[in-house]
Amino acid sequence: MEHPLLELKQIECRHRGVIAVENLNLHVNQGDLVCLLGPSGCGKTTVLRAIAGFQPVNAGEIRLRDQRISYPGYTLSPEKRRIGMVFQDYALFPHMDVCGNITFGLRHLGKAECKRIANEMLEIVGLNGMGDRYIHELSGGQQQRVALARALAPRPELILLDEPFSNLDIEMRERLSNEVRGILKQQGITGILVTHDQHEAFAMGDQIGVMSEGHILQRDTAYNLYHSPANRFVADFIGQGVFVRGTLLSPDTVKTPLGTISGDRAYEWEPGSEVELLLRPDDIVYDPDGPLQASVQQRAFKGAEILYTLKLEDETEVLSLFPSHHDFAVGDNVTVDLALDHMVVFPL
Ligand SMILES: Nc1ncnc2c1ncn2[C@@H]1O[C@H](COP(=O)(O)OP(=O)(O)OP(=O)(O)O)[C@@H](O)[C@H]1O
Repeated sequence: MEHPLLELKQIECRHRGVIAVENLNLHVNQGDLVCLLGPSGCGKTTVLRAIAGFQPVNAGEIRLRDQRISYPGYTLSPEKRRIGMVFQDYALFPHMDVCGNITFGLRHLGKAECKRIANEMLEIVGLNGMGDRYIHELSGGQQQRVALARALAPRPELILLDEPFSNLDIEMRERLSNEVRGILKQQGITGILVTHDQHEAFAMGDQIGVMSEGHILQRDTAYNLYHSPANRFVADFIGQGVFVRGTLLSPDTVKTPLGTISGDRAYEWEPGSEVELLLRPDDIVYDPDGPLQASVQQRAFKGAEILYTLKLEDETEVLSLFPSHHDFAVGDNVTVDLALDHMVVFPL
């Protein structure tokens, strides 16, 4: 089996005695991009700071390659870890030009070598010819590229990105996260990204660890987190959807107000158990001959699609994505059908 580049084994971190991260395991293989995604305060930054060496661990250990870099009572200093960091606020020096910023940590290599490395990094991040600009002469997206170039310049084994795009507008955020993913993949650099924005996590991560209250609840691909959430928190946090109540008739069949639904999974609870069924907006489709009558309660235009909140005849509210040319107003009656790929059910 491949040996992970980075391994966190049952780490615990405290701030002033209060536990922020508990019993957390994470392994990251060479070349992987892993995202930690979770609501504010769940401990994402604390994990990243522990990996970087700014935060000690109170229990467990962190290994980078075969070296133990953190364990209780020992924290290898950040500059000895060969780990690069990119922060939300860029943390660039305003009194230095772009080249100076990129090679700040490499000045011992001499002027000519610094210039060569800076030019190489500028090429990688797509800022050719901007080496002598000052930071205030760059856009937010360009500044974040400089921050990335600075983190890449010492050729780290691992790069940590803490909400790196959150100061940028949505369009730029999406573009840059795709670009940064491309750069890291092309350079074969392993990365860990922390974010509370699932779209950023979806765009960047090969795998995403969903965190809550100091724990990783599920680590999986974006597809599996959306379609096979392991628990109610992940189901709620990832994507949109509603839960409707139902009764389990057999391991793969649930009776709901929308009808009796059979799926591709077996659940082990007793027949007759009360359950909740997850319905994503893409599970309910527009169908002029569909069996379910609904009235439009709300609509949100998304461009190619419209997200409708629909009330079914029995008062159950569901969300549904219609292609944009099916344009209905609040109060209109529509007919829909179920198109469930995966039946996701939780106990009540
Ligand atoms: N220096 C500190 N002193 C005391 N408590 C702290 C400190 N830093 C973080 N905490 C607490 O630890 C918990 C985890 O914080 P952390 O910053 O890791 O969360 P986060 O998921 O990164 O949140 P955000 O997305 O808001 O940055 C929070 O309850 C926070 O209040």
